[in-house]
Order: sequence, then C-alpha cells, then structure tokens
Amino acid sequence: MSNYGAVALAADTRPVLCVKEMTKRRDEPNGDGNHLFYDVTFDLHEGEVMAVRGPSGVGKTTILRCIAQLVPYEAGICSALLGDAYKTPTEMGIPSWRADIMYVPQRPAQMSGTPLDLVDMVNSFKVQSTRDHYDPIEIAEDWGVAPDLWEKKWPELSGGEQQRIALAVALSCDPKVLLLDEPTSALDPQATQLVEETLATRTCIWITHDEAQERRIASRTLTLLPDATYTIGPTASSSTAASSI
Ligand SMILES: Nc1ncnc2c1ncn2[C@@H]1O[C@H](COP(=O)(O)OP(=O)(O)OP(=O)(O)O)[C@@H](O)[C@H]1O
Repeated sequence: MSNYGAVALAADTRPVLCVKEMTKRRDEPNGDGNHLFYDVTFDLHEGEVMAVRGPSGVGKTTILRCIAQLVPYEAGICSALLGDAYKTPTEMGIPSWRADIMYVPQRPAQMSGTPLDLVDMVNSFKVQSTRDHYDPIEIAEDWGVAPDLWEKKWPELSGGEQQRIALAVALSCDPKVLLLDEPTSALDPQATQLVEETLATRTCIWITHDEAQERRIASRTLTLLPDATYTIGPTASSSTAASSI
C-alpha cells in the first residue's frame, strides 16, 4: 500500500497547527451554560493524530468546523506553519486555509452526479490548480473500492463506499492537516483497518466514539465536556496498546 503524503514524525519541533483559546457560544443557552466550548488551546505536530472524544452534542463536529473556518466562532486564533512562518486563516486566505486544514464530513453531502464529477469539481477550484494531487481512485482502491464505482451515481453507492470515496478525494488533495469527522463510521472492520493504516501516516484531528479506535490511532485525546470545559491527555494506548479491531 502507498503512503499518500505520509510525513516523517517531528523533523521540525514546531507544531504545524496552533489553536489558541477557541471559544464558541451555543445557539441557545441550556442548563450547561452559554458556551459550547471555551478557551480550547492545543498544538498539533506533523505526523500526529489527535482524537476528539465527548458525548453526543458536546461540540466535536463544531470545533472541527470552526478550525476549518467553516463556521464562525466568538474568540480564538488558529495559525498554521507555512514554510518558515505561522499564518492565520486571514493571512493565508480562507480558500488556501481550507485546502491545507481540511474538514472531511462524516458522509458526503447529498450530491448529484458521480464521484468522478466531484473530482472534476475539486480540480476546478482555483486553490487546487497549483497543488499536487494523488490519484483518488488509487487511494480508494487500496481501501477495497473498485474503480468502476467512480462512474456510478452517488445514491447507487453504499454508505461505506461513499465514505471511502469522499475521504479518498480529500486525501488526494494532500492537505497538511485532516480534520476527520468519524471517518470510518460506515465501514466494516476490514475496511476500517485499511483506512486507519493510511491515515495513521498523516497529521489528523479525528473524531471517534470508539475507544478501541482511539487507542489504535491517536497519541493524544481532546475530550470535550458538556460544561464547555475540556481536557487533553494521552490515550490509553500510551501504556496499553490495543491492536485488534
Ligand atoms: N454553527 C453552529 N453554531 C452554534 N451551534 C451549533 C452550530 N452547529 C451546530 N451547533 C450546535 O452545537 C451543538 C453540538 O453539535 P455538534 O454536531 O458539534 O456535536 P457533536 O459533539 O459532534 O455530536 P455527535 O457526537 O452527536 O455528532 C448542537 O446543539 C448543535 O445544534
């Protein structure tokens, strides 16, 4: 299996992504207060996978979408290492930021056409025209997706096929950081293992509800709590590695 954009661990000791004091208010305050999350601060190093855990509705998807600059937030600063300097989303330009710090939803949005149409659309974006790409069909084939499925209409594909194809398209764009929203939720154990093997070589923030997966893939875990506080700590794998799915 090829390692698409695999990175060597920590050649540069500076983090590739910095998130400082990120704060997001709830749309509607509830018994847990006004904030969804408050002052979340962490760094992410190249080649690191950090898991995101927490109960349903605590804000895991929202914080990834905030980092990707897809939804607004009340306070906080994100910056990414670009060459020798850190740049904010504004300094980079939002399209460039999103291309480098890329959010991948759990399932592709309802799309018309075929996966090949999605590839054409992504390639037509100005920001992608100057970047190198891997072949998404080859990436997905490594994960058990037959090449002929790329010419089928999206609704004719299974949830697991859709999920792997959308993930392969994201990976083919070679972002610096992947913000992954339960990327294997629709996959069987075998496909999950193949996808984990590829993504383990990348720099990722990875939402999972699966403790065993968290131990397999991540070195640290950001846990969001219902009272808008958070913790960051090593996963259980730091002491007890779990290998089976
Ligand atoms: N743009 C937004 N602004 C403010 N609140 C939002 C926004 N998007 C979603 N929310 C609210 O934030 C809360 C958390 O939603 P989110 O999807 O981030 O939770 P989650 O932890 O990912 O949940 P799950 O594990 O069920 O996927 C929900 O109450 C949701 O309605």
